[in-house]
Amino acid sequence: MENRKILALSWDAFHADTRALAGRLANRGGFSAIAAVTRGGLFPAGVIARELGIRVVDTVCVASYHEETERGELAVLKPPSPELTARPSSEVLIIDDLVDTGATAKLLREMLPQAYFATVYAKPQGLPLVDAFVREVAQDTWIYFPWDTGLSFQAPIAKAKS
Ligand SMILES: O=P(O)(O)OC[C@H]1O[C@H](OP(=O)(O)OP(=O)(O)O)[C@H](O)[C@@H]1O
Ligand code: HPA
Ligand SMILES: [Mg+2]
Repeated sequence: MENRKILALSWDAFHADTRALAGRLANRGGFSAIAAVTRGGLFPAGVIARELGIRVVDTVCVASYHEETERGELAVLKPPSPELTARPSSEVLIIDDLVDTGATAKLLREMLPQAYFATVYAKPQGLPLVDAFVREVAQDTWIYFPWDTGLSFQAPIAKAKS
């Protein structure tokens, strides 16, 4: 954790990356509904729904309980709705912001085994669990998403080092 690098994303960068993902998903085609994985997946899901002209957007609500030093159990607070599970699974697109260890993706795969799983960002450990992503990020890098951050003063690098 000590040497963890940081990737801080602006709204513009996130929007451009999400649009690039939407372009790939448009090439595949055939999706009629989205399952957004809360909460991070809500942000790219809105952009992708807009780009692909999809109006059926469901949520799968997942919470992970953070211990002091590491992440704890994952809990499903709301499973996919019947309107979603009634569809042919090849038409269902699961969207999350990121796959990291793959724990969340594995849980989603168990719930919707045949659905297409896409994330905007992917770290190597979780990468085999997704069908599509746009940007690979190193495992030792922590991504700061724009909805979790704000503008703040940054000390000059030389001063921060002293
Ligand atoms: O591959 P993993 O190791 O499971 O990590 C990826 C998950 O972690 C984050 O969600 P988080 O549980 O932090 O909650 P949030 O979406 O509500 O921010 C992110 O949005 C992914 O869903
Ligand atoms: O790199 C990350 N950034 C934000 N949330 C996360 N949840 C797992 N990995 C990450
Ligand atoms: Mg999440």
